[in-house]
Amino acid sequence: MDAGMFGYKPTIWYPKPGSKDIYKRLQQQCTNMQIPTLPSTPDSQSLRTALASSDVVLDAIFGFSFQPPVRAPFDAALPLIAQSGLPIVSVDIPSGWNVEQGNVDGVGLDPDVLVSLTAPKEGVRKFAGRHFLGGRFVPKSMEEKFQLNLPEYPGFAQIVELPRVKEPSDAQKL
Ligand SMILES: NC(=O)C1=CN([C@@H]2O[C@H](COP(=O)(O)OP(=O)(O)OC[C@H]3O[C@@H](n4cnc5c(N)ncnc54)[C@H](O)[C@@H]3O)[C@@H](O)[C@H]2O)[C@@H](O)CC1
Repeated sequence: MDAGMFGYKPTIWYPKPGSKDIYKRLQQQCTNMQIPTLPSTPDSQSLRTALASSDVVLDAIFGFSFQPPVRAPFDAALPLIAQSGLPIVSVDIPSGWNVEQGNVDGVGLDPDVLVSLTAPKEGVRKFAGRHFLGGRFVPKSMEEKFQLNLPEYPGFAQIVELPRVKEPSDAQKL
């Protein structure tokens, strides 16, 4: 939704609409902001067509509860997105990655940019792309309790870029 407000022209691929009220309300907000949702087609054709006229993919398909194997329609979608050659920005955890162990199943996307929320997850320690953190809302007490060792946010910023991992052995020390 924010992407639409900041002047981008996002298109949503949302093949399995959630039945909970919150998902319906979020989708209604997108409709109100004239952000189109692609029609759901069995063969992911609408996704294929949209990828051909897009500049970047914002990946928010699977979250930290993802478990393989990848079922339809996402089993076809992940390779389509990967093969599109478009830059990928993943939200919180790249889709298909195990939250603790990373892309151990080999089915995950390989994003250029990751935007972790609250705190980076264990499984992305070796993520070597650009890595941002958005979690300025985390209270100090929680940070200390879980020894999160969070970075400082500059000024009024809601996100901060984390140092890049240069070598596989140089795992993120957060
Ligand atoms: N759930 C949450 O509290 C949060 C989710 N966030 C992000 O929001 C996005 C969606 O997260 P969710 O937690 O809703 O994601 P889930 O992984 O729970 O589910 C997303 C969709 O994928 C389907 N799905 C799950 N596992 C599948 C499998 N193995 N094969 C095929 N389909 C499968 C589900 O039925 C659902 O339609 C992710 O980018 C995630 O990182 C973050 O913004 C942080 C908070």
